[in-house]
Amino acid sequence: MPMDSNDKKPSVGKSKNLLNSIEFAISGIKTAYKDERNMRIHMFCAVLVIILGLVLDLDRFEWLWIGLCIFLMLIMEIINTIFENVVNMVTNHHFHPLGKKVKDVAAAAVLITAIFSVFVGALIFLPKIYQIMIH
Ligand SMILES: Nc1ncnc2c1ncn2[C@@H]1O[C@H](COP(=O)(O)OP(=O)(O)OP(=O)(O)O)[C@@H](O)[C@H]1O
Repeated sequence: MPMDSNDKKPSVGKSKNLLNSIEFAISGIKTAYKDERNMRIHMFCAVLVIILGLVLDLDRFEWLWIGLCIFLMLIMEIINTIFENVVNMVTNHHFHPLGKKVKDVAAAAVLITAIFSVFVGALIFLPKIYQIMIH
């Protein structure tokens, strides 16, 4: 195990207050954006979908579905990133069958969410685009 309790690393404790916790959470969002290419792709797609939604004038119910998909995608990518990093930390980048299992299953959660999001997006956007094209 790479985690040696005797090595000279800074010790960590509990965050002192709510503001500290929010600060760490924002730092986590920045890290996910900076380090994860897929996270940047998801955020870029989310911006495109929001622009398309504004152009096609979605109603409240449609925005709820689109919002759900955007947040599910971002949350799944964050959870996937957590598992990737934990596996890398525990295995120190060496092959381990359980490491493979954890990473593959975490990636499956992202893929399933992406399929669901594409399905919802198609259901909402395609009829509107079709209407514009035939008029
Ligand atoms: N320590 C490990 N032990 C066993 N298999 C691993 C290990 N690390 C990675 N793998 C295998 O390689 C695949 C790719 O790993 P990687 O860490 O690049 O994740 P990724 O899904 O490609 O990352 P990202 O989502 O950032 O593109 C994993 O899905 C897994 O099958």
